[in-house]
Amino acid sequence: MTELHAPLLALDKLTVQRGEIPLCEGVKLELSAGHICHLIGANGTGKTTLLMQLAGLLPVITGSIYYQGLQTLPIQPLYVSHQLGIHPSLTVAQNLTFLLNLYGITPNVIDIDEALAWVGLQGFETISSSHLSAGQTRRITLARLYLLTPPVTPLWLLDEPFTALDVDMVARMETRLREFTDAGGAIIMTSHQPVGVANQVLDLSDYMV
Ligand SMILES: Nc1ncnc2c1ncn2[C@@H]1O[C@H](COP(=O)(O)OP(=O)(O)OP(=O)(O)O)[C@@H](O)[C@H]1O
Repeated sequence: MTELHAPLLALDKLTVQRGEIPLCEGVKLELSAGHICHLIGANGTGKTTLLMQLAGLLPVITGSIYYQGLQTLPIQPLYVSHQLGIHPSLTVAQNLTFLLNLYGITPNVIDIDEALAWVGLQGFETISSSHLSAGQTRRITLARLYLLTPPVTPLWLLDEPFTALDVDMVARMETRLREFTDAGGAIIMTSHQPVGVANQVLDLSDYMV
């Protein structure tokens, strides 16, 4: 059972830590449905480390993470790493299908076509992913955002999602982020550029050890 009125995500005196090394201490945050939190801080502060802790990929040593009021994971957060996770030997459509399968979605051809068109990759479905530019490769990882909704994954953890994207694609992404949070989702994301749609900021520099 989740706590009905609890924020989607809450951090209480969390230590951001990689291995033996604490990077930030006492981190606090409450992120409710409808909010986009811009996670900021200088290079090496621990932004990626925090997102990995939130995704369950690195352990929490001190402090607590609550998801809908619970310290277990009642929801499946989406984690989009800045290390892309695209398999070069698969086609564009196969990579996108794999990324959606991880969230229990089996996309049909129309879903794949629409999602790839949204990121400007129409016509690339059967191309080997090894033949794409850095920005095009990133677009495959972002195409899944077109098909993921709050009932599937209410919390998006996005690590530098705008890197290598052109201005038009950043604008399209920002629209999609707002649609997702308007539908009841919440997002915490890093970016070294301003994020116009963010309505909350967490500055890890305030908590550095
Ligand atoms: N794979 C790793 N193994 C050990 N230490 C690491 C590893 N990756 C990063 N670190 C260290 O952890 C610290 C925090 O790194 P992290 O990537 O979380 O910072 P960041 O705030 O996301 O930085 P950036 O803005 O450069 O992306 C850094 O001091 C870095 O040296």
